[in-house]
Amino acid sequence: MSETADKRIDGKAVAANLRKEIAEKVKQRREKGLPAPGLAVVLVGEDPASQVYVGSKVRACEEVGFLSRNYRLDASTAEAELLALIDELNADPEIHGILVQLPLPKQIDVQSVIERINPKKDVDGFHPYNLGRLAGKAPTLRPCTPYGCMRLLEAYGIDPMGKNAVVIGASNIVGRPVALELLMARATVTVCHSKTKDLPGELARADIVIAAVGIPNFVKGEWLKPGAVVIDVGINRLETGKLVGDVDFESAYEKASAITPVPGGVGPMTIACLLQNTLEACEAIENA
Ligand SMILES: Nc1nc2c(c(=O)[nH]1)N[C@@H](CN(C=O)c1ccc(C(=O)N[C@@H](CCC(=O)O)C(=O)O)cc1)CN2
Repeated sequence: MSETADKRIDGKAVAANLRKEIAEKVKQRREKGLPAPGLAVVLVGEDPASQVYVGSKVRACEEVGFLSRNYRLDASTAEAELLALIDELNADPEIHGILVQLPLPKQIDVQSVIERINPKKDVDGFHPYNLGRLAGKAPTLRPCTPYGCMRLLEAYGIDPMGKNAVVIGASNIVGRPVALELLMARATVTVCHSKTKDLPGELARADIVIAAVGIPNFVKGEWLKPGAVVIDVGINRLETGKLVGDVDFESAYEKASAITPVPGGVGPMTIACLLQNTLEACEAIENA
């Protein structure tokens, strides 16, 4: 690995700054007698990774002074029961944001759940209303991981305008919305997926690469254009317990001008952007 300047994009530090700003805004709200923003965190089942993420979200809420309410439902919960809880939370004036941790057990239709959340409280930004606003260049609540990627680029002075950006992965949570974000920032965007014929050929022209494919160490340094900016959204736990991204970090580090590590890259930004969305949802509901 090169011994010159560190090319790592420090998501932990950028997220900590954002959380600090949010905590300050919450303090100012409290001084004015305004209520704390409230987030409901719903976990269905016992998926170990989801338990970790939900725990981090609840701790982050406490740290910035939000109200957080946790709902842990059994893995066998029927869809109707979850929808009834969402109806209750939609009507609850103390709750400004509703987060249902994904993935959900098989008996529950994810889209029905997402669409049941009041779009004004959809702090994950997954509701068709919020995705439509993003597609129309007038974003309201923005999906947290894509928003986190954009804030990382901004924090490091990387402007996507006029750049070739290649997104690997076309999921609803990351690939598609991050492509919309990059397009809004006026990049030329290519979305690659499992049927893409020549991924190395696409990457050879990419100034910015967003990897969200869910395969450990999938993207090799030799595929990258020299000087590319690499944002690794993947979080894969190997059998050894080691956490790695979708990018082979060692080889990519040599080629890239800037790269996010895993852990400590995009992950902490996902949580910080969730807090940002909850604060924005709270303010929008108050001002409606
Ligand atoms: N309702 C949602 N479900 C899921 C989302 C989401 O945005 N909304 N995204 C992912 C998981 N996720 C958030 O929920 C998430 C993943 C990873 C991290 C994170 O901070 N990772 C750390 C490492 C943590 C570890 O040790 O395991 C890092 O990268 O440094 C935060 C949030 C799927 N579900």
